[in-house]
Amino acid sequence: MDDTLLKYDSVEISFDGNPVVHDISFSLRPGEILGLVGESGSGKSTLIKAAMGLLGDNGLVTRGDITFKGENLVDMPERELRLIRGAGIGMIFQDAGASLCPIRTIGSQICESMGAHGKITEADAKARALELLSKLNFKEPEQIWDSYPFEMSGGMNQRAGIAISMLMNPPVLFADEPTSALDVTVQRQVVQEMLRVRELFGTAIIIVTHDIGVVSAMADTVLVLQNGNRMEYGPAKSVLEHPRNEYTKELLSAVPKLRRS
Ligand SMILES: Nc1ncnc2c1ncn2[C@@H]1O[C@H](COP(=O)(O)OP(=O)(O)OP(=O)(O)O)[C@@H](O)[C@H]1O
Repeated sequence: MDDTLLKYDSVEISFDGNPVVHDISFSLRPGEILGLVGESGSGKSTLIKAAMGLLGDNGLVTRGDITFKGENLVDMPERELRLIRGAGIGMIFQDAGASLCPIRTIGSQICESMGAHGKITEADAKARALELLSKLNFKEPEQIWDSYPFEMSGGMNQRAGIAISMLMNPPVLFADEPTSALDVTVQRQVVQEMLRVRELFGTAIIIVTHDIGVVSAMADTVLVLQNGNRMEYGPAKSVLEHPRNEYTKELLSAVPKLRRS
């Protein structure tokens, strides 16, 4: 049986009529972690935004299909996409601190985001959130619940952001540069947390990153983009250890390799 969750089939994406992503195909199975790598401007964010209908007014999928559980996301009405964002495909960004509201506690933001997807009492939301936070190895979930984002470190905000995006238990998580703003030790914690999410919930993850170390620590498959073109796509081990083209070799040599822990 085909268990593909998310599939890009010959996708072209254009801004103001100019294609910037060309003929990209890949697929994602439950629990798979795909590393999306490439230099700045290669189209990584554009590729994932396209699935969420977040390309903005001037951006459009001009060829191909993007399907989630067999449903085509291209041209899906906004009200249907809204149901998929969050509950079907969760998202975390580079700077979770910036996407959290600075003057409201984590708890109240959790209540709001859970309320947006269905009726749930504050007590139920809190119980679910605290359970999730402890599963994700937060030492003091109650304290996180009561904290304002500015009271927590960047790493803690990022970890809380990942937890919040998992409250709806989406089968797919998009992580756009989730470790880029963090220092190395905290990066490791965030990587560990994403691996734990996969282990606990079988979540499939697309991680967009410049950091080959993060890719080698996490990814099962790797897609290398250059100028919106697919340069390489395959199992992480073969792409990282036996890159087939010069671009990938250069990309790999630019960053020291981390071992899988
Ligand atoms: N809203 C937009 N309007 C016009 N062009 C855009 C828009 N967003 C992205 N682009 C263009 O699309 C191309 C891909 O950009 P994108 O942000 O997806 O790259 P990226 O690989 O994610 O880069 P980075 O690593 O810097 O985030 C770039 O040429 C960029 O200038």
